[in-house]
Amino acid sequence: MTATEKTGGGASASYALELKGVNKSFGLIRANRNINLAVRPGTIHGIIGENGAGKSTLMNIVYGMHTRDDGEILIDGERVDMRSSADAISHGVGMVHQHFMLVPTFTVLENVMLGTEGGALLREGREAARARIVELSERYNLAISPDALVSDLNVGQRQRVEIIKALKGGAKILILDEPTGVLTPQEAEQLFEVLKVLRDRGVAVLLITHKLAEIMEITDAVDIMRQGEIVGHRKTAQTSPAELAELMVGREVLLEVERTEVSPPGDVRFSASHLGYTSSQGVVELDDISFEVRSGEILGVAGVSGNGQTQLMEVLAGMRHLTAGAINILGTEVTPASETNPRIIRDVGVRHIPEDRHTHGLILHFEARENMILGLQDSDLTGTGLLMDQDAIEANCRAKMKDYDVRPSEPRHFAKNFSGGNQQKIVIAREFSAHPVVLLVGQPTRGVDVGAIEFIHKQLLALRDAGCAILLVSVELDEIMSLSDRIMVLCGGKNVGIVSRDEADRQTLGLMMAGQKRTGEAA
Ligand SMILES: Nc1ncnc2c1ncn2[C@@H]1O[C@H](COP(=O)(O)OP(=O)(O)OP(=O)(O)O)[C@@H](O)[C@H]1O
Repeated sequence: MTATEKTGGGASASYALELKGVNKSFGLIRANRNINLAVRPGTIHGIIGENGAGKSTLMNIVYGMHTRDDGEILIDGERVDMRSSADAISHGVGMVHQHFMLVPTFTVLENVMLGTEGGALLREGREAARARIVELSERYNLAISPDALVSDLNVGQRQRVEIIKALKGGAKILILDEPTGVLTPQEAEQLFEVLKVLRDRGVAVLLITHKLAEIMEITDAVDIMRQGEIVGHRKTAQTSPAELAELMVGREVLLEVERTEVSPPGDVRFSASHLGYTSSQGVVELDDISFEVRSGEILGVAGVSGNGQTQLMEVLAGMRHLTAGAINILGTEVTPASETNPRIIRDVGVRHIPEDRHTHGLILHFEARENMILGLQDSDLTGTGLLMDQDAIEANCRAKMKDYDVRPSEPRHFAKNFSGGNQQKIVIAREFSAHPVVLLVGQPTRGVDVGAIEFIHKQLLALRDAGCAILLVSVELDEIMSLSDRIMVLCGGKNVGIVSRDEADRQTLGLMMAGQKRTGEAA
């Protein structure tokens, strides 16, 4: 294959990036197999695939963070050898990772200069670096000031600082790994506007995402990965979400699960009455929140992220102490005077899928089988003798990995070495199968592929049908709307109102998320 080919209009168009026969294994796991990929300049190119398909590994190879076992990488038709991210940057490749790498107490300028000690930016001095930031910000409509303190920026703005960092060396290829997972829908739209400007200025943008709607909205072409291989390539205009989902997972996928109407929900399993939480810095983060959740119902919590959802989940889970009002969980009353902790809350039958799986859901340097019993060490999962039964712990993990399709099915693999979606499946498997009476669920499908989303949604509805009382926090409005029986909207730490499933449409919820109360609403 030549690096240059004729376009339909007769003009010559080379590929910004080509991969030929790239392979990568981690021990026995073949993460990338014989990958051939070609990306044109001035296009947005999607990479999709089920969890563990090898997307991040492949992009990390292009960015020099992993070394390929064999195969070729060509940039603008030239063979290059990527041995480090410094190599990649020097060849015009930039990458924005899922987890930002910014120092919050530094300004944008200081963050952008960080890591270039001894490099061109420092020699040019602060003023040259400042001018570069202003130039990039203007050229790509990033609207970022070099003197802003990073801690004052919202998540979308912080991501744009990462984009500036990636572009500062003159990147012609920009890789973004699940960039919208942490963004609000509004911030995601702003990011897409930036990506379109980058495309129009000739940058080749590679976008890893699980959200098929994003692929349809923003990309020009898409490659589909499954089990380490590229199993399809499509021009976006010539495909559909259903076809992409099927190519990814190898079977037809229900993009919205069917939900049965259950008889009226049962007894109240947990409730909050005038609940308030003020942080140690004196910031009121939850204010006068009242609601109840019954057996057999899902109460969805909608809101632009950062409006108290995290604090609410953590107060209910016993991770933070409420400072006003009361909670009643399965008859256990929690007030500001109570000595609560997560152990007490778990012991009454509450299970919790935390929003941040890395910080609160897993111990990354523990093995999968150890993570699969976290919080359940005293249960019969660890055997009945005086000492923990290692065979029982391994068998428990193996069984849950099978039920929840965790890949690879290796109980002794460290949690940190699973792909993001498979890490999430470990947390879900542990908590869902621990017979929850009450379930607190935060962002259950963040970073999870469409097949697994279908599975998780079905499981959530099955638990609800079996009588579990579920509180579901998600930034995905579609997820909230398709699963919840009632929806509570939070804005500025306040309960703006609770609407039934039938009353909930995007417009009503959108207005409520902006703080508009519904008339005559009794929360
Ligand atoms: N450092 C590592 N050591 C061992 N195995 C690894 C390592 N990094 C990735 N893997 C394995 O390689 C495979 C591909 O992982 P990768 O993170 O590339 O998948 P992905 O497609 O990005 O998944 P997700 O959508 O869940 O993020 C997985 O089986 C994963 O467990």
